[in-house]
Amino acid sequence: MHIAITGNIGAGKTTLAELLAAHYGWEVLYEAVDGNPYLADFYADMPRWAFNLQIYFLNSRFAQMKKILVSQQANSASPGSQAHTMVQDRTIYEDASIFARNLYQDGTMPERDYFTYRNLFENMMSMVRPPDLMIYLRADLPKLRKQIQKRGRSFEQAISNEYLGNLNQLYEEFAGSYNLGPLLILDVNALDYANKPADFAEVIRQVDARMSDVSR
Ligand SMILES: Nc1ncnc2c1ncn2[C@@H]1O[C@H](COP(=O)(O)OP(=O)(O)OP(=O)(O)O)[C@@H](O)[C@H]1O
Repeated sequence: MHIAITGNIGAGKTTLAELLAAHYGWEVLYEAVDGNPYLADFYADMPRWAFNLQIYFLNSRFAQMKKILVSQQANSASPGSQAHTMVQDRTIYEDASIFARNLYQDGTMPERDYFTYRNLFENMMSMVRPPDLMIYLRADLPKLRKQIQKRGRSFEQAISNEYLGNLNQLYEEFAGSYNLGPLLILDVNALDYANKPADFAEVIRQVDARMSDVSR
């Protein structure tokens, strides 16, 4: 199975992916931050590096989708064996519908670059299957800010409220119109699953409920 976690910068996707993986015995597919050759430059000069960064993320996310597809094919080739589940920390859909779109809409990415990007994305989409379950972590700006600060990556500290707020708006639109499969929305403003076992138990309860729908 393929489980995906979606949500804004600092929403807590990586932490949740790791907790779920430990609980269910899943494999985590991480977002490439360490070793990302563009991310720090992008935050320092967005117009210069927007297209480069989007192509980098699109390619790395597509590579993950290929890995998931190969695993799903192996699972269906040996139906008796234990199914391998992967949990993905952010999806290819967010790159296009949220990050790249935002950069185009706010004038950071020129139209021709955005159109080239979209054409590449649409081509890739013909090879991509949506996740069996999408988990959206909804968080308001103060919560995101707090977590970005706590994580302390120097290049993320200058992210503006406007950038974060625009992304949040697009995330809400994305979640509101998502129709590619089951979607579980977790309001993480009120949840501290990293530190409170009762909150994590509540997340598990909700994931279990959705997973039983999915596997039915
Ligand atoms: N398509 C994209 N365009 C621009 N920036 C991106 C894109 N995808 C990811 N990023 C940035 O890369 C970094 C990813 O960091 P990380 O994997 O820790 O995720 P995060 O979004 O901060 O998640 P979380 O705190 O929820 O785990 C963030 O600064 C994020 O905004």
